[in-house]
Amino acid sequence: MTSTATRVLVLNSGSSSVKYQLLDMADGARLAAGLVERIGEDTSRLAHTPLATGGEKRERTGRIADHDAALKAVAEELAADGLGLDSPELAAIGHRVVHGGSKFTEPTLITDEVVAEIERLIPVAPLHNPANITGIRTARALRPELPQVAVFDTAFHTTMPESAARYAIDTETADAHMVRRYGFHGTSHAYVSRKTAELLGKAPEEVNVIVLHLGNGASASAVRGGRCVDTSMGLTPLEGLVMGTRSGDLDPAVIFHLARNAGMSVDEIDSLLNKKSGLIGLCGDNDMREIRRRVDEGDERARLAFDVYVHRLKKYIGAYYAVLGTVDAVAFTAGVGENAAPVREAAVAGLEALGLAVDADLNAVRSGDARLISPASARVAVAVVPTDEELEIATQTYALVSA
Ligand SMILES: Nc1ncnc2c1ncn2[C@@H]1O[C@H](COP(=O)(O)OP(=O)(O)O)[C@@H](O)[C@H]1O
Ligand SMILES: CC(=O)OP(=O)(O)O
Ligand SMILES: [Mg+2]
Repeated sequence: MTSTATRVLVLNSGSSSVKYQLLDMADGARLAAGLVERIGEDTSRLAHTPLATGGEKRERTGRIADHDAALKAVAEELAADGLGLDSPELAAIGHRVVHGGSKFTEPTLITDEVVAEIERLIPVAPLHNPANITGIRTARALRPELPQVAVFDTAFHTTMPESAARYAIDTETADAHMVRRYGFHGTSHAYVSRKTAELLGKAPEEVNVIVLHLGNGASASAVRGGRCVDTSMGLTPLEGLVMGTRSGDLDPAVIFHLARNAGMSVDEIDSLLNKKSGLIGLCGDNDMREIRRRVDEGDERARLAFDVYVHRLKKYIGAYYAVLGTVDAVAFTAGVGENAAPVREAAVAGLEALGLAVDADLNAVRSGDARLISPASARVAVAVVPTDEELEIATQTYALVSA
């Protein structure tokens, strides 16, 4: 690698979308960012923002058949700005990989063996890993000699003790089928817990933090001295908090009941719990903005959806408080956590005995900066800490290839 190669392209390939950012790690500048959505449909859309040139956002609409075509379109958009994948300034490509199982505890340079291992994990991540693998294959085909790095959602959680990671089921069955808690959104939990320590003026080793990542997918984690000790997502990103379209926790017997008595197949139940549950299942909307608008108009179903969402969140705050023993901060992050003041207020309401409170004026502030929203007198800090998974992936990727 030459000393001029300081740029990292970050690819986050989802089941029907690809999000990307090009960053220059010499100064942290964001040179380009974009999104391809509805891949495989007739209404695919690519939106590309050439941040380096300050140019207008460009859009392409119309069918983009698959992830391979999507990445090629992204490469063309970057090339049009003089930032193509053939640029000598590109140091590496960093890929978000959702499931790294127990094997991948750190960012990993991608080889054929690594791709095979990520493929082996498809049974425990059927919605996510196939898209990640396609992203990796296409990017490697476009720039075969360029270092490419996999950054795993699960990696930050591999420090969990066995008591938190084990499900209480037959050990042989669990081990034979890789059944255990892995946890996801790890780059966000790592980044946000570190930034929260910074906000408190402390080193990560000195603080215990509960991180609440509330996006479309949502997860909580308990972080002791910079290391994850528990997290709410499990074998897959279905467990834990109520999400936009996912149920989160429920009695596993709900599945047997629906299979035996509602005549539903396993695939139908999978789709019900992952795509038609959570907020959308409860009230028909998964966007918290729309739900709050309906609540303010007196809509009962939206109110109940909001209350179920907040109740679950509060239970996890209490649970992780108990797991940690002492808590220095509770940090809200991702789309809902960063923007929905009513969610933050309701989640912490009534927890004064735990030293938790939100100051109404501070909570109402809208800002892109990390900030405290608890009163100065509070024993436990409550914070809003914007996440930046792309920056974290780029940082970890660059650290590996420039070492
Ligand atoms: N101003 C806002 N008020 C309330 N919720 C918001 C606001 N802006 C975004 N959100 C919520 O954030 C969610 C998306 O979060 P995000 O972290 O971008 O998700 P993901 O990366 O998982 O797709 C949206 O579904 C929406 O409910
Ligand atoms: C793992 C996961 O839930 O990811 P996302 O929030 O991007 O759906
Ligand atoms: Mg996100």
